[in-house]
Amino acid sequence: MPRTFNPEDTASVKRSKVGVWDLYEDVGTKATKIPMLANLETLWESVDCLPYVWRMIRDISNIQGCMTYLFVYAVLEIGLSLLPALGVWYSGQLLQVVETAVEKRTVDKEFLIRIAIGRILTIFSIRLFTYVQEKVQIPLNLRIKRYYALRTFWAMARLDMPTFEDDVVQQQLQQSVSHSTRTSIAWDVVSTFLKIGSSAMRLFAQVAVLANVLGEQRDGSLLLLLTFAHLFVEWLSNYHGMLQRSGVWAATTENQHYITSEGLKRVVSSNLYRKEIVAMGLREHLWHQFKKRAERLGDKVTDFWEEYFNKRRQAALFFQFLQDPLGELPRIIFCLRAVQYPAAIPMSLTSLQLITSTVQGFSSSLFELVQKTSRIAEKLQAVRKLYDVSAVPNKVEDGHLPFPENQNNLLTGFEIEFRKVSFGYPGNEALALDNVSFKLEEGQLCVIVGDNGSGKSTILKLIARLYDPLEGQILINGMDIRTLRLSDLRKATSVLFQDYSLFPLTIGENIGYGDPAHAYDIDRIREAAKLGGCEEFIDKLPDSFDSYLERPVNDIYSNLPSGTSKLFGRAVSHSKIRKISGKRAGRGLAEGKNALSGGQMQRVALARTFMRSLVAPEPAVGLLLFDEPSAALDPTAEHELFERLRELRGNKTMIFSTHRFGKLTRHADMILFIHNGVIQESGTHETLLRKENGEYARIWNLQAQAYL
Ligand SMILES: Nc1ncnc2c1ncn2[C@@H]1O[C@H](COP(=O)(O)OP(=O)(O)OP(=O)(O)O)[C@@H](O)[C@H]1O
Repeated sequence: MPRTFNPEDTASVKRSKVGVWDLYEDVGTKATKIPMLANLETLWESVDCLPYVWRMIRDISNIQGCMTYLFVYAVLEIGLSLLPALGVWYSGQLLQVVETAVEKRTVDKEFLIRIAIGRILTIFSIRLFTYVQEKVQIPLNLRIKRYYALRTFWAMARLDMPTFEDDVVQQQLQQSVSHSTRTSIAWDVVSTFLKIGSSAMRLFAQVAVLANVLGEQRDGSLLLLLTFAHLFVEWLSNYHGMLQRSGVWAATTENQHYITSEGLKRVVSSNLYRKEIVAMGLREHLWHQFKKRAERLGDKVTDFWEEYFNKRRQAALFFQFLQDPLGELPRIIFCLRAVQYPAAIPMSLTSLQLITSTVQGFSSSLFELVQKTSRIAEKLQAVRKLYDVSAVPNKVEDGHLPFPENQNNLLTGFEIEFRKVSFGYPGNEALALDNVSFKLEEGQLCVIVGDNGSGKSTILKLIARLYDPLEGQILINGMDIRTLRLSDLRKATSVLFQDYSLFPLTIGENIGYGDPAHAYDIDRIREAAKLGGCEEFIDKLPDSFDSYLERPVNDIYSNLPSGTSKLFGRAVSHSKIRKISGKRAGRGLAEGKNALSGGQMQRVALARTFMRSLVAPEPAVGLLLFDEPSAALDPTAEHELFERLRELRGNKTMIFSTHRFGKLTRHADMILFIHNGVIQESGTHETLLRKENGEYARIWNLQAQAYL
């Protein structure tokens, strides 16, 4: 049984304050604070990630050309880890030459030249290896990145609604995507492991050679020890692991002043709220509110990590007290020894020189090693997440029966039946549909009416099988919807959601994606646009069907301080660059600045559904679902739309959800009147109007009166 973190359990969870935050730490899972040991603990926990690493290595080696590149990269890394030690060995040899020269007053010139050449070659080789390694790394990184980008794309694309909306899955998705666009998690892990191996090897080889060379020297060991002590303190002052919070913990805040001030900050900084700020005359009010909150918060730390960084800075300063004197010690000892043994000065001088130059060099290797090792567990977990995310099972399980069994059904429409269906959205305890039953015959036109939040859209979402009912059964042509092959069901259905979204792609693609098999067939796209009533205004756009609603890629401008309008006397403006790229951008939909009006966007969305349902020459769709398709349309457009739909639908089954009575309900074979997730009345317009005390009749009369 995995241990659950329960902040209310005061026996195992410690509560403390960090600024405005309440921190809850699970005492039982707290790792030791001893440096490295804590890492070992988490490393041990991550051992079960190793099969994933093995799988990753296999996958990478299967990418075309990667095996060779990886081999070359690894060989160079090994070379780079050993060459510095060779450098130390040559330095040691030089030291011996100096020693002999001091003692015997002779120099073996040939030996000296050989050593000098060796030393130079070593330095040159290090540069050369690094250069080649960088070259090899470029294609290697690119190929690995591409492979995993494809994998992750599919891992995300394949998820259904309830799975994608799940918080745990969302978190998994975020963690499986590299935060850097320049590298991938996989390459990061592989290169980290290689670097850890090579750093360890480099340090080991250097220390071994250094100890060997200095072993014979007077005070060599002492100098070595002191220099390492200096290094150790330097490492401590930079080691952040000790201060990090280990184990399981979580922080939350109830500080109303902080929460409101964060909300206010968002209000003034985002485009979304500017209309209201200006029209409601809110700026002074917002300013006073923000000021008041800031005063109430006073000196309280609001950034959770600030406390950690403060502590880190203090610890670093403390160790620096020790670090500086220790750094001087070898030189002081050398001076004292020089007084004691004047004859040995040159020798000790070279030892000192050798130690300081070498130790400085590998101090960075040591840091790299410690830093990288402390992140092994994290890297192992990252690989696991990378692979786990492609294995997340969809909550809406696929069926196995082909659909429709008889292709003629695409012409005659489907029969739809709800049998005692209840449904609640994940995370929402209230039922959106409660014991709903109804039956639609093949080819009928059904209109669902009801007030806001009554469950109209939910019925359509269940028919499209975005979610499965909690209880009851949905039958299509007499077959349980769960048994039907999902891809077939979706091909045979066309849906327009009330909260539809247009993709950040061109308008042509937005319409074309309604029928993936003909997504780039411009004749069909035009035909669909004509039916949706958007062809005319699209043609007036600068790039017609190639216009972007929202351009997914931004241009990159020269890195000048903002506001630079002149440079070396020449005017600077970037405004022409976009025209060069051809496709003109609309303004960002996401920022609430619509290049198209709400009605125009709805027409594009309608065209997208028509692409699939009405434009295809051969019947492909037997069921059309429309959720408030005319909400943003003007009365003429709405009238035309309904007329066109009635004319073109043939005998397909069609279901609408709407607030507006009359326009469609008069033609409906079946009206479902729904309230609070329960179907209260059903029948045709005439039968419902005749019903005594009927709610449908009451609202119909209310709406009719408005026009009298
Ligand atoms: N994604 C969701 N997560 C949680 N609850 C939801 C979600 N979508 C809808 N609900 C809830 O389900 C209920 C029914 O919503 P539904 O969208 O079906 O209503 P509707 O009749 O289409 O309303 P409207 O006319 O306003 O579009 C509402 O109470 C709503 O709060």
